Amino acid sequence: MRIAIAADHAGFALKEQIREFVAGLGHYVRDLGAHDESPSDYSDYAELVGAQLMKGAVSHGILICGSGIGVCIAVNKMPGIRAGICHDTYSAHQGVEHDDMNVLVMGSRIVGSALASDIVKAYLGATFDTSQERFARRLNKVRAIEQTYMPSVAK
Ligand SMILES: O=C(CO)[C@H](O)[C@H](O)[C@H](O)COP(=O)(O)O
Repeated sequence: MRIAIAADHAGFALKEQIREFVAGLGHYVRDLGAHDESPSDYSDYAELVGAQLMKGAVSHGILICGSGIGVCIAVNKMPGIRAGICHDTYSAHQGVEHDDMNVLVMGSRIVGSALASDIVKAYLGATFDTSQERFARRLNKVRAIEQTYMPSVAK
């Protein structure tokens, strides 16, 4: 799979570790920064990952900041992005299976590195469950909200 990953300064160290973990699973990983721990703004990195998804360059995104909240808020402003903060493995796979989550968000100040790797593995191993009509129906309603409130940009 093709995966974009990014973090602000607070998430930098965990991002480095997760990038290596994901590459070790055999995936292509596009690292969009940050490249060190100098202070930066989470919104810049959220936008970079969202843009990669929007243009179809990657199928999955991973974003990390201190709590996960900043990057999650920012990237969910972009059309077609469905990001969720996951600090447990159940949310990581269920968010894909039920909600077609396409960006996994974690807070480096919340999860340790071993749990973060397990969360990423659960996320990447999950697929949207197309056999359940209710999941498609709900996703279509989410898309309709986007069309209503972001009509000029939503696909
Ligand atoms: O965690 C966050 C908000 O929920 C942010 O995205 C940042 O990572 C955090 O605010 C950084 O904090 P700092 O005090 O500037 O290091």
